[in-house]
Amino acid sequence: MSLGIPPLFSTATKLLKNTSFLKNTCNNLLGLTIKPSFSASSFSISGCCCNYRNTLSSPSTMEINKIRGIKSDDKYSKELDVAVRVVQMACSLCQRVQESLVSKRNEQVKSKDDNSPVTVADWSVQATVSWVLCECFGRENLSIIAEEDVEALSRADAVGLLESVVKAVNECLAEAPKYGLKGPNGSLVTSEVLEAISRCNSSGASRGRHWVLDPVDGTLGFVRGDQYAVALAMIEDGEVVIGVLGCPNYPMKKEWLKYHHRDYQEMSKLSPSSSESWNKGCVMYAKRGSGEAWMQPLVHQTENLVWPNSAREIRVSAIDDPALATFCEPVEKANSSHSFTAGLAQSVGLRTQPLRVYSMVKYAAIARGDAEIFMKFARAGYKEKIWDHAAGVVIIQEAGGMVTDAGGRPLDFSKGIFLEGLDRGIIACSGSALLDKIVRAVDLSWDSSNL
Ligand SMILES: Nc1ncnc2c1ncn2[C@@H]1O[C@H](COP(=O)(O)OS(=O)(=O)O)[C@@H](OP(=O)(O)O)[C@H]1O
Ligand SMILES: [Mg+2]
Ligand SMILES: [Mg+2]
Ligand SMILES: [Mg+2]
Repeated sequence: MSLGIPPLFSTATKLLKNTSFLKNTCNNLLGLTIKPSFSASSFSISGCCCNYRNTLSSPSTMEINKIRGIKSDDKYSKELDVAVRVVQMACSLCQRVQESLVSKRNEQVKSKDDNSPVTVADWSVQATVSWVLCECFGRENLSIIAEEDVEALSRADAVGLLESVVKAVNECLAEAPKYGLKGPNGSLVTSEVLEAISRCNSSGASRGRHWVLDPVDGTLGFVRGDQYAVALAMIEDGEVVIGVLGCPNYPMKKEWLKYHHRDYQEMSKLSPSSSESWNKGCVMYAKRGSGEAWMQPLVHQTENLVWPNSAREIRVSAIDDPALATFCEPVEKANSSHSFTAGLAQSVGLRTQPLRVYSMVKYAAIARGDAEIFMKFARAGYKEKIWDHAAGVVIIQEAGGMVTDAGGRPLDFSKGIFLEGLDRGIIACSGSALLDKIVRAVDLSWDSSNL
């Protein structure tokens, strides 16, 4: 299908560009593979390590951006562009590590002080993202808040583990040019990798710019060969302004979700035309205030890369009847009370079984319309960390959904590492009707809960 835009149509669409009717009409007319706003092909950035290629700078691409009211110098475009590219790289790293973990079940999984797991992938992604952000935005004043530190990695008994991390980081950074980013001139040495990890030790602040990274969210899912996410966000003056979620095992199409990602034979029946059309994972992203959220397939290292590859807009579900809605929650009872949410589900009239999924893939499922509700009620005393939520929140909001605490108030990302002042739990919904019902139901049942 040609993407050329007749001039009259173009003028009319500019006048009406903010109406959702028009947006949908344009999307339908143009097909679903419209490039995202920050498309690197239509501009170049000076003073940045990004090595943008002019692979798709056809007039129609520019025209599409104009129709959608997007200027190539939009605020945060460069940050979002780099973030999507580095998350793509990180997903590829994770896939390599997960395959080796699942096949060998080796000793490269460690337990942290709170008994939660950490792997080669967690440290390696953190080092890689940190290195790329430093190269692209300069290390002066660069604030990164991330989950991992180097303590366990620097112990005498962790020499083998550290070697694996250094190797994974260098393999990943060597791929940077394939993602339009500049890699290091030579391999990073161990001290540089450790430095890149430990540089992400900012504790944030209510003012200024802070990158927020969960290198592997849902590490338990990751080590079990299941769902996990790479989550990168940027906060400015206490607000999440960009969010990127890499979901390497979350297929582009909902109907593929029911097949476990290792059921390759089953998947190929659905997608007979090969790996090119079969997309096992995806990356979702959004920019605050754009009113849009996007999804693109994972780029695999073996593919012939044409960047930026196709992306399509995602929206939350239109379902507002609880009887038809699906809710998702953490897999582990220890992370969220299943009995409390079961009571809530019953009282608001949810009928389907909960979709229990590891990681921020739950946020991705809401943003993409695969489910309508996400609830998390951690045990009393547990303080939610911003890296477990920041990227998912902005993606859901820009896709048309809502995320609040159980009192119906927005989450506060301005107080450093923790979501301070969080009222009881977190609720994300595709719309206000469902959210209001759940908030009311929490109030009614809270006092009789054990939380
Ligand atoms: N006790 C407790 N209560 C609540 N939350 C906790 C708790 N312990 C850990 N965490 C954080 O939960 C993150 C994983 O959340 P999930 O939704 O993936 O949970 S689950 O594995 O599906 O049960 C997990 O993120 P990762 O460590 O990145 O995997 C933790 O930050
Ligand atoms: Mg963890
Ligand atoms: Mg996490
Ligand atoms: Mg993590």
